[in-house]
Amino acid sequence: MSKATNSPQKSPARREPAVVRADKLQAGYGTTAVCGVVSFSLHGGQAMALVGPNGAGKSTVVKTVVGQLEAVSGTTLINGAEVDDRTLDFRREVAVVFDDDAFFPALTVEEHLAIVSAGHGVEDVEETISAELEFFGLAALAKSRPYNLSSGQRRRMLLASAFVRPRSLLVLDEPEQRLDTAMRHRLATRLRAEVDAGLALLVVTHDPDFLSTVATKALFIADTIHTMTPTQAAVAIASENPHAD
Ligand SMILES: Nc1ncnc2c1ncn2[C@@H]1O[C@H](COP(=O)(O)OP(=O)(O)OP(=O)(O)O)[C@@H](O)[C@H]1O
Repeated sequence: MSKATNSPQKSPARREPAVVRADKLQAGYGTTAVCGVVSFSLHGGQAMALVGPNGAGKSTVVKTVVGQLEAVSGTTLINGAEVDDRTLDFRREVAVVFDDDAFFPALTVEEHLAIVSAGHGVEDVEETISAELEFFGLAALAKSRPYNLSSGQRRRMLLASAFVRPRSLLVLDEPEQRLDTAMRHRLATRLRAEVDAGLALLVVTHDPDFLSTVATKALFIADTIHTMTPTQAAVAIASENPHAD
């Protein structure tokens, strides 16, 4: 079996199945919908931002798209197949960062990254980890355990875990949370470069600058779903909390 690299895979031609195709997807809990019905397709080389106010249903939608929540109704296909996050294909292709508490307290930062990287068959685990520790500003903290990190440093570790493994679809829920401005900017620039190289990115964000750098299209999530350009979406979220700090 050939070993994987940790780079995003080449963009599929547009005639190939979309990386994500959501068809009349109703996200919610049990039989209760949280927002309007969502339909979209996302190809390699595209980044879709989901925007909208707190509680609108963005996280619920992305969790439903990747099969962590059952849909109230409708379907999602990833790379043409029904979503099943237990399959090897799904786990090989789809990298997800949602949960701030998704770490093992006893393992160091570099051990976390090594498990993820080796578990996905990456050939040059040490080199890959070292590059990501550097990128995320964690090199000096490689031997630290999660509870000895700041919340922003833990966030960096979780984000780094998505970059030490192969991925053709990356799903991030508010990746900007707790990152300082410089790290947000570095991450946004890198994500956009990976999208331009063929990655499909689905990202929930409240940060207009992050969105403007990263997104190629956007959905405004509310009781009714609106398709937006990145510029329209950035304006919409910039006015979400006009009195916030
Ligand atoms: N486990 C759950 N069971 C039932 N309802 C839930 C659950 N989790 C969230 N909700 C509700 O679903 C709605 C949508 O929540 P969701 O987290 O998807 O919103 P969001 O748009 O991501 O918000 P935010 O911007 O604050 O992160 C909210 O009204 C929330 O209270």
